[in-house]
Amino acid sequence: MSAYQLNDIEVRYGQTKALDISSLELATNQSTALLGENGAGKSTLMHLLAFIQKPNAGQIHLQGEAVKDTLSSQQRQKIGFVSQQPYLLTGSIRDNLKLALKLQHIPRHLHQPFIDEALTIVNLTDLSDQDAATLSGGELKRAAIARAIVYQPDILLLDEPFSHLDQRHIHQLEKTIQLFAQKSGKTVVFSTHDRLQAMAIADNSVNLVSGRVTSAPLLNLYHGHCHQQQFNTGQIVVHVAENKPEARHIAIDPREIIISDQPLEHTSMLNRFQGRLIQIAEETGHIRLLVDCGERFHAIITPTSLNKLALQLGDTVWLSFKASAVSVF
Ligand SMILES: Nc1ncnc2c1ncn2[C@@H]1O[C@H](COP(=O)(O)OP(=O)(O)OP(=O)(O)O)[C@@H](O)[C@H]1O
Repeated sequence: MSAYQLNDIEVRYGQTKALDISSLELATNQSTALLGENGAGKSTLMHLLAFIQKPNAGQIHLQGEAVKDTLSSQQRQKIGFVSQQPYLLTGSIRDNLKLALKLQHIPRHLHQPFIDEALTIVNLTDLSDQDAATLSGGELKRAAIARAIVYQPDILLLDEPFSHLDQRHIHQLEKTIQLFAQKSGKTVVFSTHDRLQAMAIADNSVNLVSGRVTSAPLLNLYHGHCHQQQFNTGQIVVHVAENKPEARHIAIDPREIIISDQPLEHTSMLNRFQGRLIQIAEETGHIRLLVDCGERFHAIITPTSLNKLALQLGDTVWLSFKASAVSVF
């Protein structure tokens, strides 16, 4: 059974369509990362999953059951949600956790062990009696996570949970997410801008672009207009294989981009740009290059290719890719 099944979802704010999702399934026992640029719709989707916002159209099934208007208290107990900018009520962290347990109708004898467990997970046992109003940004975030997990929900929703955390607590939360999702019947959904972090800890990811779910990679994502198989980003013109006048985005898989130190001769690749190499980074056994050609392109090459090309930061390089390597949507 899936944790969520969304169908024909639309969310509008005035004239703006913030979400337009025909179908999305989030499986149980998985951690899913929601990825997307600022304004892509991640928080809006999180709010739908937490049932604190209703879509303008569409249907959401929670653990196989269609949710109509409001959640039953049993269903509410299944979900723990931490918003992007959480707030705690006046009183200590412990008071906040107690209140969450009361609101979720958790039997009183379980309060103490549940609170102790949640505080240990987020490493806040020593601060449990501190007034919530005096917590630092990172402590507040961790306290809010404790409040979401204290009643042991099946589903944990975390909107940008890593912001404000230092390296030690980022690492700790990454572990918490992984351990939570491994427990029987549990599900985690978290949003992040960090694609590498998502790849490292999540079982899968949902890529959002302007409110729509896409399978296109979120690297090399550009916005603009398409006219006669040419996509104009305002900075460069990219040849595409499809004529889609309504399309507003393109994305190019970084592995489809050929890097050379001279313009490639005798190639059928329609897209060729000259640029300056501005970043060289190692990524899971490969090398990721960032090249500024008016738009910034990421390209992935092997360490052997990097050595052969003897590339250095600041070098002028050529990028070539086929029109068919461009996803247009
Ligand atoms: N209450 C609102 N009224 C009007 N527009 C809104 C409202 N909430 C969100 N939006 C718009 O909807 C779109 C999606 O916003 P959302 O907050 O879901 O994006 P996001 O992916 O979470 O962004 P970020 O990474 O910046 O947090 C944006 O264009 C945003 O400006």
